[in-house]
Amino acid sequence: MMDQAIKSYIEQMVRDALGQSVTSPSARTNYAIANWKMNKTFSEMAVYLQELKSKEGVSVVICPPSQLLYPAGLMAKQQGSTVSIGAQNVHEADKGAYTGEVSASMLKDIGCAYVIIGHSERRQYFNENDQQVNQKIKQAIKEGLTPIICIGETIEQKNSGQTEKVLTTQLVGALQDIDSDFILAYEPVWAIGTGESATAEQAQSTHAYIRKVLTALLGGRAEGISILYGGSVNDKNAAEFSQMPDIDGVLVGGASLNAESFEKIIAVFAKGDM
Ligand SMILES: O=C(CO)COP(=O)(O)O
Repeated sequence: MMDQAIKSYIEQMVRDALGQSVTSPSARTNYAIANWKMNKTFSEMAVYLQELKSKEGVSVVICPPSQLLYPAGLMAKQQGSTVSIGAQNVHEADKGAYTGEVSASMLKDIGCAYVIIGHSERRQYFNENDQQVNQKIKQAIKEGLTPIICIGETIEQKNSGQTEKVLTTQLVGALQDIDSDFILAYEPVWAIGTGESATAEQAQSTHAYIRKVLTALLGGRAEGISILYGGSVNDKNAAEFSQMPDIDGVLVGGASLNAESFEKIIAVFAKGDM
């Protein structure tokens, strides 16, 4: 538990930061990240990677299930693709007796560059808490992986006006003693897999709030952090999100499983193509 005095101090910093305008979208990297979750076989992955064309001006990351991490990386390399590979989870320990788990150094060893940490499905089904998320981020950074840190509120939290409080708590918990770069993904739990995405305006206003919290926590470094939106993004609504100054890309579940759909989403976030 966070000390109450520290919490009040941070809350004051957030309030102070709310007065500042801090956005500078052109300086940040745009990302289109595919979270395949527990989907796709080896042959499905091979067909997909053959079909998928990446674009200049946007960093594309595919996060397949763990058995496909190595072959997907190999295949992308053989094809001369600029697509990077990311894992969907990592364990917080260096190594040891943790049956079924994978460490950050193992992910690095097989060519992963990114790792999703703190996805709401991990928090919900595997009881991951902010402290574990923080430890996983530290492990990832130690091994040179870029963490894709997920935060988001549930429908109950949203309806009871808790969104900002929940996001602030998740950010403060996740970012304790983190001084390396990361990617942040705002994924409202109520929008994941429901077909009901946040509107682009809703997402923009939450992203602007998140950036102000990041500014309070990290100072000017917050300017360079890419904040992605996730939750029922598809090839129809992606363009609206891309117009928003604080939305620097998307983390896509369902619509990323089809190479053609994901390619359309990638194109939307390619800087210079908009
Ligand atoms: O959880 C998500 C990405 O991490 C979003 O999933 P959907 O795009 O299927 O809503």
